[in-house]
Amino acid sequence: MTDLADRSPEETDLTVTHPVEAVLLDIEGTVTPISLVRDSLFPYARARLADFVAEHGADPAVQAILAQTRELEPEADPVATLLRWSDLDQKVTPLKTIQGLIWREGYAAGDLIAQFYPEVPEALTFWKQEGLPLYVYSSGSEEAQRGIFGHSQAGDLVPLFSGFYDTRFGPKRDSASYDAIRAEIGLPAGLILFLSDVEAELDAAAAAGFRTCQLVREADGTVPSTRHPVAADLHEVSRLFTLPQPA
Ligand SMILES: CSCCC(=O)C(=O)COP(=O)(O)O
Ligand SMILES: [Mg+2]
Repeated sequence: MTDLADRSPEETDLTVTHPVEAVLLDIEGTVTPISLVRDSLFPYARARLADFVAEHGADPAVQAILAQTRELEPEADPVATLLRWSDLDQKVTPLKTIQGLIWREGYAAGDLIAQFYPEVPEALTFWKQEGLPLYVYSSGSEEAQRGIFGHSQAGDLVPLFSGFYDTRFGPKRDSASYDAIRAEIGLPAGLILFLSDVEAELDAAAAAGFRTCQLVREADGTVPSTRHPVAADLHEVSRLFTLPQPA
C-alpha cells in the first residue's frame, strides 16, 4: 500500500488492480432522504435563526459567522443575508456553520432525530468493523455532520468515521476540493470510493481520480447517471465494489 501512496492513478490503474481502501460519503440523498434535510432540518434552522443570533450574539463562534457574512454581503444586515441564503439553499460556509450550531441545540432538546435510509447504520457499521475507513464530505458543516450521524435511528454513528470534510475544503462540484480531501485522507484517489446522489459531484470527484458510485434512491427521484456506476442502496454498492457485506 505505502509504495502506491506516491504514485498517481495515471501511473497504475488502481481501479482495476486494487480494492477500494476507503469510502467518502455524501449525506443528503445518499444516506438520508432529501426530505429530511429539505423539510425538517432546513426549516428548523431557518425558524430559529434570528432568535439564535439574539441569544448567542456574544459567542465568538456566532460573531465569526456574522463577520464572515458581512464580508460576503457588506451592505446587508447579516441575519437577513443568512435568511436569504437559507431560502436559496446556498452552500455558503457561514450559513452552513450556523445551521450546524442550531441543529446541535435541536438534537439536544429532542426536537430533531435523523432518520437514515434503513440499511445505512448496519452497512456502515459492517464496513468499519471489517477495516474500511469511512469519511464524510457534505455541504453541511462538520458540526452538522457530527450532529446528524450522532442522532441516527440506530444511535451514535460518529465513531464509525475517520474524518468529516465540509465546505472549508471547497465546493462539492469542484475537483480541487477532492484533491484537498485526498491529501488529508492520505491514500491515492484511485483507492477511494466517493458515493453521492449528485452527478456533478461525482464528475468532480472522478476528475480528481476517485472511484465513484451514484446512489439512486427511489424515494428521492434521483435521475440515474449515464457516466457513473449506480446503486439503489449501500448493499448494492458492496456488491458492485466487492466491499464487506454481512452474510
Ligand atoms: C449535515 S446534514 C445537512 C446537509 C446540508 O446542510 C446540505 O446542504 C446538504 O448537503 P449534502 O452535501 O449532504 O448534499
Ligand atoms: Mg447529496
